[in-house]
Amino acid sequence: MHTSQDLRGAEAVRLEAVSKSYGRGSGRVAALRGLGMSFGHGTFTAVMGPSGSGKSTFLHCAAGLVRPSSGRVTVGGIDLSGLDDAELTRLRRDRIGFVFQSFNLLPALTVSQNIALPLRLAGQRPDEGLVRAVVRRVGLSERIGHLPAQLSGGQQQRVAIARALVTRPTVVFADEPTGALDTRAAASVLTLLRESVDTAGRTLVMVTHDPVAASYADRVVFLADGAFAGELHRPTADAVAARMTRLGAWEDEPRHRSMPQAHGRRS
Ligand SMILES: Nc1ncnc2c1ncn2[C@@H]1O[C@H](COP(=O)(O)OP(=O)(O)OP(=O)(O)O)[C@@H](O)[C@H]1O
Repeated sequence: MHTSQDLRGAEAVRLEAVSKSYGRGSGRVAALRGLGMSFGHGTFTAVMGPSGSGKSTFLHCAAGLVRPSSGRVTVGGIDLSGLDDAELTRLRRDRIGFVFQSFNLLPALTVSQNIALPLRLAGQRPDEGLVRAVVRRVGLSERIGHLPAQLSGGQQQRVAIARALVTRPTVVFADEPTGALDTRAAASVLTLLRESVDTAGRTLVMVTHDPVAASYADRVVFLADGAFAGELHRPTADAVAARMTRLGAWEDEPRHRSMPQAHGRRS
């Protein structure tokens, strides 16, 4: 088993020999094969790999949305395999934040209501001061009463990030959070994600296809054929793109054939 260790800080998430297969018999697909990985508290990791390498399956197993066929996942030291479905749902609600490519905001709720939703679902009365502070932190104070349809894509994603952070989760999983955004909006979203790690000490795991997005992370972990295929610390977009090229990632994706430009890169 290959193990990618992040040695800074204690572990927020750990996968040990995680395998996941779909289907049966001749239709069986091994999406993850004995994956071992850990993610330290207060770190930002990007997960990359060619199409079909297992990134989504990894994210779903690590977030307790899908149960592995074998192996172990722990979040904040809690072994997910020991939890029944109700306990798993509670753990996801209390300890895990999600950010999706398509924002997934509730259209009938305002910015502040969307952000407060996880607190309400947890049975808490949202502290208005806290919600306002979170809205301010994501730069949307003037939009606090707006509906999602009245916001740009980048603004909607900032609301989704605020919603993921408001419960102070152990880890936030982001699945292609900039996939639907233009370069400028993507840069503001990535800067916000970076700040949530640097100033609020959150732990972030982000699946992305974009080497520029990955360059905002502390570390990039590569998957190939459902297994660990290397990592880069303090990645640059060019180094990430070169590694992806070696993994054959762009062969079916003409839009990725050129090397990334330096826009949006962190210094
Ligand atoms: N529900 C499913 N049933 C059967 N096979 C599946 C299912 N989900 C994923 N797979 C297969 O598992 C493998 C890994 O898929 P996964 O979606 O995790 O890869 P990925 O790296 O996220 O791909 P992409 O970058 O294209 O989104 C693929 O071969 C895929 O076809």
